Amino acid sequence: MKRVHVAVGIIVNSQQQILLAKRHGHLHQGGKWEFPGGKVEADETVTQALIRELKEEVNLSVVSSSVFMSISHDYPDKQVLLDIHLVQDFSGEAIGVEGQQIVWVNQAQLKDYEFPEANLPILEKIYQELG
Ligand SMILES: Nc1nc2c([nH]c(=O)n2[C@H]2C[C@H](O)[C@@H](COP(=O)(O)OP(=O)(O)OP(=O)(O)O)O2)c(=O)[nH]1
Ligand SMILES: [Mg+2]
Repeated sequence: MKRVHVAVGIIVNSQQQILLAKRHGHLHQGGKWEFPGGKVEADETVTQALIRELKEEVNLSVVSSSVFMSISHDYPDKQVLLDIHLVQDFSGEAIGVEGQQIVWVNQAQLKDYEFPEANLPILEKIYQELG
């Protein structure tokens, strides 16, 4: 099985809230909350994919980002490589462009949301570093 390469953004606003989006029910890991992002295409860098996906999915224009962490995870039905960037420098107003629910949450509220299993190390690192 080919590993799917995904660019993911931990988007943090000036009030230190983090943007979450709900995956549509029919998708892989549907119904769970995610950090916005999507597949890196063949001719793209992770940063280019992140910029494109965040505009397409949540209407935000990334100005700069920094590497947060990478996670390789095997779901029973899919293998993913998540390249996660921290995005604190962006412009625009967040919108669920694809009709998905979005929410800005405080770090303390993250525990109330259900994430894909691959995201557990991300949440641990957020608690350590951004808390
Ligand atoms: N965006 C994102 N994807 C995640 C997270 N955690 C996690 O396991 N994934 C997985 C779910 C999917 O298998 C994959 C993302 O692929 P996707 O289908 O959303 O990709 P995409 O946005 O390019 O969508 P598409 O247009 O190709 O359908 O990564 C996360 O926090 N954010
Ligand atoms: Mg996506």
